[in-house]
Amino acid sequence: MKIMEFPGNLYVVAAPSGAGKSSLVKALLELDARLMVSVSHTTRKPRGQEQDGREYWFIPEPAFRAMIAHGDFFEWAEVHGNLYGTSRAAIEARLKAGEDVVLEIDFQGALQIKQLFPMAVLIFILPPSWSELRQRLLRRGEDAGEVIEQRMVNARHEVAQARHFDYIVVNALFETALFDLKTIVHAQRLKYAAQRRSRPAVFDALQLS
Ligand SMILES: Nc1nc2c(ncn2[C@@H]2O[C@H](COP(=O)(O)OP(=O)(O)O)[C@@H](O)[C@H]2O)c(=O)[nH]1
Ligand SMILES: Nc1ncnc2c1ncn2[C@@H]1O[C@H](COP(=O)(O)OP(=O)(O)O)[C@@H](O)[C@H]1O
Repeated sequence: MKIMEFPGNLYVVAAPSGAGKSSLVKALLELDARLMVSVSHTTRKPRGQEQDGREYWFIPEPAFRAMIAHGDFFEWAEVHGNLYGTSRAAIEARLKAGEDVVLEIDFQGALQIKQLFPMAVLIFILPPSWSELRQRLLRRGEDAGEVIEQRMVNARHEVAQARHFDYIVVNALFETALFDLKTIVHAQRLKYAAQRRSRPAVFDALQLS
């Protein structure tokens, strides 16, 4: 089966660090039992509450490089000085089984995925302002001061890529942004259902070809 023919939908969510991507995707998953998030591999060290296999698969750089050499990744990128990648194993089987998958990855990975899988829906989350982005990074309290400053510098470059995405969601009020995300996921499901073999049961009931 070619990747274009996978019956599951693929959603890719990117954002500058601190914009609220992880919080929004977590809330979206709680509302939508058909969505699964893909667990990426990274060479970054785990933060306080993070667990191996839950937020990420935390692996040393030589192991990550070996996976690249074996062609194990759909995409990978260096972000804020660490390596991150989406393994084929993490998403291929699910998409083939008709499950919808969300990737929480950076813009470089998102653009690689769009090349491989043009039906992927690319969503970029923007913070309402630079000062609010800094506040959120500070409030989260997980990163050292110089790490936050590096992320603020990188954020300028990252948001410039938003124009290559299919949708932009501004995360000012959390509930509004969550509603926007839900709407995008729902609308894309309805759109793709009409284009694919995995069509809603009503198509058969109405004998639509
Ligand atoms: N290309 C790519 N980027 C990823 C992947 N997993 C995570 N990222 C991105 O790496 C960046 C840093 O993530 P993380 O260290 O968790 O920090 P956070 O964004 O501040 O929570 C974010 O932009 C993530 O979306 C992946 O598998 N591939
Ligand atoms: N709409 C919002 N208003 C205020 N704070 C928010 C909002 N969305 C997320 N946050 C907070 O901002 C911080 C960064 O969010 P997080 O989801 O970790 O971002 P990301 O995954 O994009 O790095 C967290 O402390 C989170 O609770």
